[in-house]
Amino acid sequence: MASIKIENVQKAFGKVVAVDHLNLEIKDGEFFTFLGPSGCGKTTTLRMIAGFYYPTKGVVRFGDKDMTRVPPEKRNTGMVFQNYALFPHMTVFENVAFGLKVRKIASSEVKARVQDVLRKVRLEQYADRQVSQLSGGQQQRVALARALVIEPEILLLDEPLSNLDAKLRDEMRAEILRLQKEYKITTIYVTHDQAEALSMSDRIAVFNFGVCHQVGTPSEIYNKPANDFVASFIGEINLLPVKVNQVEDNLVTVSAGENKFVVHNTPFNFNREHENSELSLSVRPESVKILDEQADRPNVFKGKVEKVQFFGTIINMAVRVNDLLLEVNVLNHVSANLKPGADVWVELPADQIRVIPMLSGDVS
Ligand SMILES: Nc1ncnc2c1ncn2[C@@H]1O[C@H](COP(=O)(O)OP(=O)(O)OP(=O)(O)O)[C@@H](O)[C@H]1O
Repeated sequence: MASIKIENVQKAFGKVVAVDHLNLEIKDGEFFTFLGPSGCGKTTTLRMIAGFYYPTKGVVRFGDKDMTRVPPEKRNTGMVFQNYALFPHMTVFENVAFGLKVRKIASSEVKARVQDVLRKVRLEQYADRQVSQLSGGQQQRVALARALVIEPEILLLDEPLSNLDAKLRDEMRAEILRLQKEYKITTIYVTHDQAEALSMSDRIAVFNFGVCHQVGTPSEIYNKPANDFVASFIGEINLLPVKVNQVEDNLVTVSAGENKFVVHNTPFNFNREHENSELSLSVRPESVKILDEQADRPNVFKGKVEKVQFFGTIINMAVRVNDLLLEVNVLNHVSANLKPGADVWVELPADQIRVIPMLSGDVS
């Protein structure tokens, strides 16, 4: 196993800065995900860890060892590519054995290790098959076996499930996690799929335009997004541009048009100097409450239901509050009888609202 440190790394291709000012620390045995939209620098970062690219600036370490300019074959990393990059004319056994033969390992040991890893990925019956005769999921397992057979310290997975259908993807997610736990191997997983990132990872780094915006556990990233890009990239969210009106001890009043909201100050540490600054108020649709009657508390507003969509477990509504349109998700049994046109009271609980920096233009 190995920890990885990325210290102030930049990678430029001519004038294109693919990754900038990147600092990350990935712990021994961690399942760490790079998440972000297409072109945000995930693969470039992974390739700098694998050694396929060298950084323009900065340092990459495994443990305390400087690996910045060490070639890929001397790094002891195993990589699974998006398109698997298997040798189609070879059998499963030959594909998996390839890396060991290159390393000039004795054929008896090659045989034992390949058989062992094929058992672990549940492909022992397929050793003699041509890979071109395998299903997508089976090819994915061969790619995993080929990466794991060299007993790498670090496993690098670049969008490994993107070519599989939804059901197979679910199965392979579980399979990858099982193998990762069994091998206790430091793993970096690249994806643009937020559900995949949230459900699989110990921690996630969220990228956009070559910059890492936040590193955290899935629940930190979902519940405490660092800015409006992270908030909107992960899950559904209401984002309202607001102005800070007043900062008083632990309470902050912000306004969006004629609507005033009160939020707890503890997570933000606002002071009087923040008054008048422009930020983004974020609240998840499932955090907005529909009340049975008016309540004499802050953040309770009269609204009108404009749209109702039934999704089985949840009902999604669009509720107009003055000039704002709020997305609200309620559990099926809670408000099953609400119809478009209904008058309702909605509450945005103060402890569920976050006021975060607004990165205009960055939000996808
Ligand atoms: N070899 C290269 N030469 C020039 N530009 C490159 C090269 N590789 C990547 N880039 C650019 O660097 C940026 C980051 O690319 P990268 O492949 O790391 O993104 P990504 O997040 O992995 O995207 P995707 O999910 O589409 O694979 C993009 O603007 C891309 O066009």
